[in-house]
Amino acid sequence: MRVKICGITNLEQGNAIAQLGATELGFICVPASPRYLEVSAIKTIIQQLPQQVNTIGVFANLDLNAIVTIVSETGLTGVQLHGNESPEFCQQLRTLLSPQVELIKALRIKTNASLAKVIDYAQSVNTLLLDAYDPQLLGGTGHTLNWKELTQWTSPLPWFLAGGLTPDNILVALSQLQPHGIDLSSGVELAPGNKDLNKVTQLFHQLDSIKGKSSSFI
Ligand SMILES: O=C(O)c1ccccc1NCC(=O)[C@H](O)[C@H](O)COP(=O)(O)O
Repeated sequence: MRVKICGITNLEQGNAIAQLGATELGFICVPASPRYLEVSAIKTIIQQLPQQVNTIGVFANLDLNAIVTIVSETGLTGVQLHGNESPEFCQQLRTLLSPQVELIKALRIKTNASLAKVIDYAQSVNTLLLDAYDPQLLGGTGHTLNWKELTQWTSPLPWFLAGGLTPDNILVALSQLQPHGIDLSSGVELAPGNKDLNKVTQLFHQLDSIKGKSSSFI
């Protein structure tokens, strides 16, 4: 299963988290976020990370050309769109990005109606990410989704489960759902942008404890 740790702000923590087993590190390119990182800093970190770890830039409502420029300047391996980007916007971005760059659409699920909209993105992105809704914050909210309701849902694409996941609740979430990946930020932090390596270690211990047991995704 893919494990994305989001909101990396420095090389030491990025390296340590990659060593612990993260498959993706997320970098927040949204200036309003306390986890925001300048493009030049992202580039410097990516150049020194092990090659096997994927590096995902998280954007919200930024224009197409700016995203493409940041990807080419930094060497990000993926783009996560976390704002109100339409399926048409995603389609356009898909054609502008190299095919090797993964395009992930994050959807903040407020009601079942938000879940119904997911299908609109099936042709325009590679991967989906379901996150919790908050009226003020776009992401990193620490709120969980209603996992029980999600059991009724079938994804048209590979997907990440996000929203309020922690080392303490991850096994409960994965006992109900079989996402292709999980995404954590505030649940493994000491403070916004400062990851708690003990919590990241605990997370991987929890995941190890169910490896090979419950489903083919883990
Ligand atoms: O994390 C942020 O500060 C952020 C700000 C603006 C847009 C997206 C943001 N985060 C996106 C992520 O992928 C987070 O990992 C996701 O929202 C889950 O966060 P959490 O509930 O804290 O685990």
